[in-house]
Amino acid sequence: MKPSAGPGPYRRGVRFLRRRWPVVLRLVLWSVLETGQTFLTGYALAHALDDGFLDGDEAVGLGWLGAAALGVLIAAYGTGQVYRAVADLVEPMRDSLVRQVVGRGLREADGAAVSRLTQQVEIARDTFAGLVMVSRSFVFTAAGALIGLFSLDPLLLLVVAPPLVAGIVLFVATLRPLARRQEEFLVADEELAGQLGVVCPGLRDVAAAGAEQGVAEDLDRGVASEYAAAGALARWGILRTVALATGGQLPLVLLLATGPWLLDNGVTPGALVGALAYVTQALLPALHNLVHGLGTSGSRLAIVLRRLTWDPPETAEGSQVSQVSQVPEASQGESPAPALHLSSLTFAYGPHAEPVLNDLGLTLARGEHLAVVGPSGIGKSTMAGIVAGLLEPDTGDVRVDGLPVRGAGAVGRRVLIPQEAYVFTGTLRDNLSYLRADPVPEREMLAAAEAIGLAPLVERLGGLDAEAAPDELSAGERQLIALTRAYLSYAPLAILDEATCHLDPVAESRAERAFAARPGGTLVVIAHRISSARRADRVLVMDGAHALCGRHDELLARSPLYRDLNGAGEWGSHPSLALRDPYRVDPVPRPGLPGDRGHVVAHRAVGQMEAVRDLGDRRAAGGE
Ligand SMILES: Nc1ncnc2c1ncn2[C@@H]1O[C@H](COP(=O)(O)OP(=O)(O)OP(=O)(O)O)[C@@H](O)[C@H]1O
Repeated sequence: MKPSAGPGPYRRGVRFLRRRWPVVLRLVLWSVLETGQTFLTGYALAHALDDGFLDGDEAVGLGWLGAAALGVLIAAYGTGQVYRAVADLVEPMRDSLVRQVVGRGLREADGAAVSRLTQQVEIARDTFAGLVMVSRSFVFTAAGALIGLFSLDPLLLLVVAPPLVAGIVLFVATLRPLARRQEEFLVADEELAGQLGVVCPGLRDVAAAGAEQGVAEDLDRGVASEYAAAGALARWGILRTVALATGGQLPLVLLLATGPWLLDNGVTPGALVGALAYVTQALLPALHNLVHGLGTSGSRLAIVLRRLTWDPPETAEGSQVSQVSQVPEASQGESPAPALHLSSLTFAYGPHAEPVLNDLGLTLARGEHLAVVGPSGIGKSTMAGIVAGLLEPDTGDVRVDGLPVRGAGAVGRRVLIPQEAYVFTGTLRDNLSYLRADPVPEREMLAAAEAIGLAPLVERLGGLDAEAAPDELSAGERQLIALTRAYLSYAPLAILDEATCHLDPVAESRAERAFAARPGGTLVVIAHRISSARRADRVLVMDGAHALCGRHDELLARSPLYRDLNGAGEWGSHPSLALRDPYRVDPVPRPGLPGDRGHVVAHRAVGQMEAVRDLGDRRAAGGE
């Protein structure tokens, strides 16, 4: 987010106050009463003692105390007027901020942003009012106390003023660095809250996709940076406590320590008690309020004002003021960015591990259908995890609709359906609408079920409001539910990571074709059967030494592995091989790896066993 070219909040604030000088003057005049009351706090007490109680004249003593009490009453009236003046100062500021915010919201047609920003305006208004009260109170209280000390005896001022000034100087010196630390802390806090806002509602999916570790690592990073920011803030906060102790408590200690010397030098006992009253009743609380009020609220106000008065970012990416819309824009209209762009992706499962992906580049247009094929263990699921943003590549970039896949902008733009379909105990309706924040019309749900091939199960269970008990469903039925749920989501990019492996070839074909036909929908299928590849617009053949991307017939001509796989019908296990840019055919020498043909043959056996097991599953469930 970039600031607009206008002046910063401090300069705007000064300009704002200058334009409202009559109100400021009224505020000052009413605040003078506060000075008078503070002055009387010590002065009346000193004279009540010296001229009254210590002199044996209780009436005079009580008279001075009465004068002090009267001062309190008058000051209370003044405080009431001060609040009015503060309101006259603060409300125009609020109105002006609301005008800006609503104007911006109307320009961007973002109602949510208006609501959020007007809440921030309220925070700004309250904080500003608090700041005016606290700083004004400190100035007039300190003036009253210092004048009072001087009137009682200049020696008292000599003891109190130096530590007070030192404390104020130290406090002022901490203002800027502390404001910076506070802003860093707030940013870290917001980033963590943003991460949690994305992760928490999606916990079921995180568990379903087995992405707990990656998500936890991400959150750990967010927690660590907030922890570091909080530590830095706390360290600077110590200086603030030192400032308070120097300016507020040290004068008290000095008054007590120098008490005998002061009395020997002509300070009366009443004046000493009056000075103690000034320090404990006036200066210390006023300084305390200033340090805590101006210190914390001042930085908060500066941050809120900066945000409120900044112009919104030019691009959708990284926007802090507008939330990601529920229906990603890309699904609603044309965007020049490709649906998926991978550039120079490299990924290894550890610093010393062989890379699973190596310099992979690929671009998918909107609506394109890609099948990813290759032997087991070659990195297909790893690639799916990276494309879905669950894994972070060591180098390279993944963009969905032109947005970084792990950024907030890409949330809701892709959906990953893993092999282990996740179905939770609840109604079918709950399960199917899980990825939609808006209510899904029944007709749409039934149409999706029909398209994917879930309709017979819906019927058998007794409709959308029937309970889906995960352990009473076959693996294939669970996959159909997960597929229909993803189909109903607004995500334009669907990634099927062997998500149809428990379906028979006909059911698999139906589900894949339904996804491929979604308007504006882009499909990446980690293929379980070669028939998936035949249906795709393009096929990425991952085999480490020769990774190729092309149309089915092109690959048949160019890739021996692809020809073998076409003969096999199922995949099997394969040693880990590096993946290269699919548009280049650069061999990556890997000593000691078995030849491609050997393991492809081994795969056929494993694949056949899996097919038999699937059939058993379906028969047991009575599905076929
Ligand atoms: N969490 C992990 N930690 C370490 N290594 C991993 C991890 N997950 C996968 N691997 C390794 O990375 C390589 C690629 O695994 P991946 O699951 O991406 O392959 P695949 O092509 O999808 O295999 P399959 O077809 O059997 O699902 C394999 O060698 C695997 O052992």
